[in-house]
Amino acid sequence: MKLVFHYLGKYRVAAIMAVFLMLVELTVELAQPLLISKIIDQGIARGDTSIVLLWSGILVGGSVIAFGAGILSSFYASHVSQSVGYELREGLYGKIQSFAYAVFNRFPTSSLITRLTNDVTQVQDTIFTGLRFMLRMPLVVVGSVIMALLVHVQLGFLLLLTVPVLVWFVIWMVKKAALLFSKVQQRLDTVNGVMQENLGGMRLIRVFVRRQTEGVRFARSSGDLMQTTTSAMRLTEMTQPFIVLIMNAGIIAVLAFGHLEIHAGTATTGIVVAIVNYSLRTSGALSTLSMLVSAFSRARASADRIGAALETDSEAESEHASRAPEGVRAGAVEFDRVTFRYPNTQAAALEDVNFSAKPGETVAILGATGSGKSSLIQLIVRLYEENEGAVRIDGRAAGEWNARQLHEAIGYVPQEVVLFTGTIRDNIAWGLDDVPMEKIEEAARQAQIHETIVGLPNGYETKLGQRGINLSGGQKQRISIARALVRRPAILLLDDSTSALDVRTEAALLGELENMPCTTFLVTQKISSTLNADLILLLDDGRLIAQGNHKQLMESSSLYRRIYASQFGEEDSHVGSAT
Ligand SMILES: Nc1ncnc2c1ncn2[C@@H]1O[C@H](COP(=O)(O)OP(=O)(O)OP(=O)(O)O)[C@@H](O)[C@H]1O
Repeated sequence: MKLVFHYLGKYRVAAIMAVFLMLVELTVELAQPLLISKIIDQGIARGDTSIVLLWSGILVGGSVIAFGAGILSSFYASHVSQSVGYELREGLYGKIQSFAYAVFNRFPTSSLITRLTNDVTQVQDTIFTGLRFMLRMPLVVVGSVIMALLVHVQLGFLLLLTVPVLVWFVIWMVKKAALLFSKVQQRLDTVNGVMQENLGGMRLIRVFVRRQTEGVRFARSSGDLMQTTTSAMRLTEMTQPFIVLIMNAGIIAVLAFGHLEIHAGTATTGIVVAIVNYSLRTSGALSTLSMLVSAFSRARASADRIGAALETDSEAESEHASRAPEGVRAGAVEFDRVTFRYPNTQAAALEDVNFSAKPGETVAILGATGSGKSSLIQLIVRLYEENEGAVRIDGRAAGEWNARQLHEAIGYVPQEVVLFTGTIRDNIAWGLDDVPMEKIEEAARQAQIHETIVGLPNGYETKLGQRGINLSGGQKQRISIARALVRRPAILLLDDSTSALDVRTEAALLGELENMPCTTFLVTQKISSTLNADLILLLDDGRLIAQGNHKQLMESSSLYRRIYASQFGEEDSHVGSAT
């Protein structure tokens, strides 16, 4: 909540205006029953038309003022709420962008989307209703009771008696509803998660004939959401009839006692009507208040969730981060007894890994699935940090480089290709300003995709769908490689990025890479891609069990020989010493 007030503070003038204008509206509202009682007692009862006209004129004038004040107050309140919503979304988005990569293990994407959309909207809407009604409703209750007591002490006292019962009930209900609504929010997260997985994996769902199963999974999570929401809504909807019931009992008491008072000559019809009017306003205000308070507790849960994301540490820049203007140049990479565990896991993904790659070398990383190949790459690009040992780049601990310099020097092609909505040209030049067309074409040529691109009707201006669905897997991989190459990186990291390429295209690409001055790390399952590498790292279950060039590994590693034999056939095992 502190957070919401912090953002609200920026719009305090508009917020104060909204509240002030609401108070004008409230004053007129509280005066209305009194004016009506005057019209009845001094005008209608005495047959005095001029009094009726006078008070009616005042009533109408007041209503017009209240109307104008109400509209202006809404205008200010919506300005404040929309602006705070906008700032919260911006702040949250910026924060998520700055998260250390490991944090994404803690916040699933679906939950971040719920925070950015639903939670922010919840807070935003509640700020609006808060400014318009939150202060107004308790004031209507207190003001009505005071006015009723002023109009007639004994009859006003009856109204005073009913209020604590109703307030107690509202508090009880709101507490219960708050619990239920926080469950609603969790269920919404689950629905969003299932939906996201389903939409992302639509093709797989069809091919694996999982439509029905996934449909059931979605229906289940959606049903859970419906049930929890229904329980919460039932509870809140019970409130209004209950308040009306108690208030009706109060009004009957007012009418019964009012009747006696009128007979005794200590009250008038107008007074009784005014008290009934104040009672109706009180019950109306209390039932609105109960809805507002439960909306508040929902918004509070949302604000807490937004706050939790906003308070998460951003990617820390090491204190020793380099201020050197030249940045990473040569591209030497050294792992010195590196051990790494993913957050919240016990087993090490990499254990005691030691190797050194000289500038310009090609390093092939080979190993079974789950052996730690991607983990090693992610340590170089600093998506994660090692737990023990040191990763050194150009002789300096990786944490000592400033993140921007490091990322400018690294071309990273992740295992899962990500293309953005936009043209092919935008996708290759992504993240760089004003890249000349020749450079884009050169990178595309090196990535073996230029010919394909110019063959498309719109060439480099071809628009890609949300995830580049109009290209083949291998074409997407090559565009993603061109994106890394156009940056002329000192270190190039290809995480299984040639898996969808045919042998000829892959060989041509590897040939291009050999001529480049960068240090290249190539994660691969194919031994054919390792033959010309300067250094091959053979990983097995997180351990670096062998390293050297092809010839050396053929001599020193039985696992390497076995992999070689399985891919090339036993009889060829003497072939291919390309070093
Ligand atoms: N985000 C993560 N959180 C926890 N554990 C992870 C995470 N990512 C990978 N792991 C685990 O770390 C180990 C190494 O995974 P890694 O992705 O580095 O293997 P890999 O050799 O690249 O596999 P593949 O060839 O299948 O991509 C595996 O046991 C994997 O389960």
